[in-house]
Amino acid sequence: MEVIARAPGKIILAGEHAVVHGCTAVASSIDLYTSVSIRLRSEDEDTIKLLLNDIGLDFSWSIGRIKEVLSHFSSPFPSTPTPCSPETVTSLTALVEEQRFPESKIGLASGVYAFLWLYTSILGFKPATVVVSSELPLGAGLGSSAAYCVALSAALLALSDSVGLDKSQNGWFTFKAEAELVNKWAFEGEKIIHGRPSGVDNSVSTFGNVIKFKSGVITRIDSNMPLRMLITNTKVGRDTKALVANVSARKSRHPGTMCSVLNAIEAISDEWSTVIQSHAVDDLCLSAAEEKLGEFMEMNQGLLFSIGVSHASIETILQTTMKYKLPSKLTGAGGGGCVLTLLPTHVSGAVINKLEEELELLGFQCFTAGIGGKGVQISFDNSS
Ligand SMILES: Nc1ncnc2c1ncn2[C@@H]1O[C@H](COP(=O)(O)OP(=O)(O)O)[C@@H](O)[C@H]1O
Ligand SMILES: C[C@@](O)(CCOP(=O)(O)O)CC(=O)O
Ligand SMILES: [Mg+2]
Repeated sequence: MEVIARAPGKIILAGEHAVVHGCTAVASSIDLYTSVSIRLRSEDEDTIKLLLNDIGLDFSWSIGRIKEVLSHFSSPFPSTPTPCSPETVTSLTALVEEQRFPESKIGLASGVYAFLWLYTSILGFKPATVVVSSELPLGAGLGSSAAYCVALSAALLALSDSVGLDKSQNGWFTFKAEAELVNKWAFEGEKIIHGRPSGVDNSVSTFGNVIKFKSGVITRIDSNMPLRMLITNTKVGRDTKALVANVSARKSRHPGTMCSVLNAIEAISDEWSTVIQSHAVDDLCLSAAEEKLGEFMEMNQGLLFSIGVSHASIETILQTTMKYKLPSKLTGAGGGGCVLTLLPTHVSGAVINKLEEELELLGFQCFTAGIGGKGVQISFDNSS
């Protein structure tokens, strides 16, 4: 039997970085998914295989070798999400290095450590083949790391027999109360990849919808406001862990100033959630609400610039969308990655096409995505 989990990526509408320091963020799931399939193998096959399709890397560890390295593990502990200690990360580094991890892809190694930690903690040493593939660009601010950890945790927990699943829709099941368990394990994985995650990305990937998030508290935002965003990928690679660490370093150097900026970002997140919740469906009201959101995006972007997470490529996109009077902000950690542009309902398809064409001529990649769908889901393939 094969278990497949799919978890959505996300956009942060307001509050990235500030959320790491205890301020509010508003985020939404998007309908681009990371999928993890796990097929258990017979005990005599004696290996755990990991196929990372998006980065073209395959790994195969003998169970004996994993047991040797993680010798302190006696049995899995699926119902107790536990952090991976720095000593264990060091042991996991050895397991990855001996598979000749290419130097050019070394920045991706933390995802493999997260895999090994989640797998052995939740399932123990059962032989299996695990395949990961994603519709999300990796390392671009759309939460690929969280979707990866959520899908992995969900598939592993579904196999660990410690969860209940709710009825299926088109063959997909959702978690019952154990969605919280999936979320907590995914957070432990995110810690290995991000260093100091806020938890917003794994929460929105687990639970879906539009959420407000502050210090681990998740509030679902029910909104009937139609939200359209153009997502433009700068294609400039960056690493969330390094950007988050840079912001913390700036905060240590200038605590007073940085606290003021982070509080200003929080005020924007709070206003965002008020506007999208209180919106009533008549046209005048909708364009007034869209105008407010546009201004919040411009202010949020200015503040993100001031904490050092913009990038020349992001600024080029902002200048281009400004010519069309369309407000934009970076989303996720910044430093490259993706930019959101609000597409108010009155803007015509012809204008959007022209903007996309201009951005693509500059070498960027534009796309749209459905906003606010379901969180993580599970399906089963009994064909083999
Ligand atoms: N599909 C995937 N396959 C392998 N590793 C992945 C995948 N998705 C995410 N990762 C891991 O997450 C890291 C990117 O996370 P991050 O820098 O937080 O960017 P983002 O979450 O915005 O995409 C990658 O370097 C890799 O370690
Ligand atoms: C910068 C931050 O707020 C969001 C990071 O998102 P992403 O990994 O760039 O998709 C960090 C966090 O909330 O953990
Ligand atoms: Mg991430």
